[in-house]
Amino acid sequence: MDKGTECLWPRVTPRANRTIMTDMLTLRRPDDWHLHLRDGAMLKAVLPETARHFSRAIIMPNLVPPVVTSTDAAAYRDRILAALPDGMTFEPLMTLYLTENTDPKDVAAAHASGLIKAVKLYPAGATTNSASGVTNFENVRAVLEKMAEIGLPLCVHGEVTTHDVDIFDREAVFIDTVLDPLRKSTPGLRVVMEHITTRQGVEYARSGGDDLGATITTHHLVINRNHILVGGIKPHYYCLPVAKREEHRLALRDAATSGEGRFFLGTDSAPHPDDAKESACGCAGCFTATNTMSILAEVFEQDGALDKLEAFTSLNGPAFYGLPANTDTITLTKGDAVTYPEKIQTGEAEVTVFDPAMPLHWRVNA
Ligand SMILES: NC(=O)N[C@@H](CC(=O)O)C(=O)O
Ligand SMILES: [Zn+2]
Ligand SMILES: [Zn+2]
Repeated sequence: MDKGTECLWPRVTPRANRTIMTDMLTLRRPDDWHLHLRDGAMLKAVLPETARHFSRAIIMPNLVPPVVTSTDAAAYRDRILAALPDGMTFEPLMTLYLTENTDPKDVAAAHASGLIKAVKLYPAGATTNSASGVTNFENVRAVLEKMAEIGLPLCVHGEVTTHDVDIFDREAVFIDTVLDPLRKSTPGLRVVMEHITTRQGVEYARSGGDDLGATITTHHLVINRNHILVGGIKPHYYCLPVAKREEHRLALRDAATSGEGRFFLGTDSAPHPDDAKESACGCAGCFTATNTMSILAEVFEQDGALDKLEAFTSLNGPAFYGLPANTDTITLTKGDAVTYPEKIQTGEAEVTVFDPAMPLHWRVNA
């Protein structure tokens, strides 16, 4: 079937005054502030896709069962490092999955030892493997207060899960009814709004101070909801939060390319076996680790903002997390269309690489 996407791409008008005329770009090595590596054969297959270009990543804890305690996180970190191919370097920045039984003392000890860099909040039922997430926020109050005290960020999947709220409104409603009250009742809590997908998400992030950041994915800069639905359902464009209307994609592009310190890259690269996505009940997640840097360079160039790419991929994230930026660099060169594998083999299954449905011209010479 024709993928039916070509006609959907908006015409690009570069902001001419900001366009750099160049065919070579050297950036501090990027980091990924929101990544799913999974476990076992999948971990082994996808880790090199990230480690090839990225130095560090915030590792999402939504395994089955989830990474809940510091013991779980230390063991998962060891499995990630063991899966790293010889000759590659990569630093996993671990997180704990917040449950209503999370022990504030365990969180504080894991932070003090340097093992974890954040705690992840999934509202129960909001997304893939979130069944152990939080239902009653009063039950996590002591953990949140401890985190505010020690300066440990809370990464938030920001969607309500109530069935009467339309799926396209779930992020905006979460901001008003959950996130804003939560921040007001926990002064000093540092929060990262993960994978924002709406104009409201951008505006709320901009309304905060140094205690509020937001990650933006690669795919939400490229697709809107038409790409998922027009001309046939495209399961590989389905993720959560689901892509919204074009006005929201444009707000995300404006935020990512602005250079503002509060916005940084979190790819949310989320591999699933093809048969789990190409199903009558396909699961949520786009796998972008392989071609993210080429896509981002194309996007930033289209917006005349190549000079802001390094801030988004390599500077703003470390600054928010209080870590040094990487000292080594990657270089991208512009040329004929870049090729990359359409699928990654995991041994047990195949994972489809996100298709930006546009030619990419920036190659990473890692
Ligand atoms: N983004 C997704 O659509 N899926 C993620 C979970 C998440 O980040 O919400 C996954 O783990 O597959
Ligand atoms: Zn999420
Ligand atoms: Zn995610």
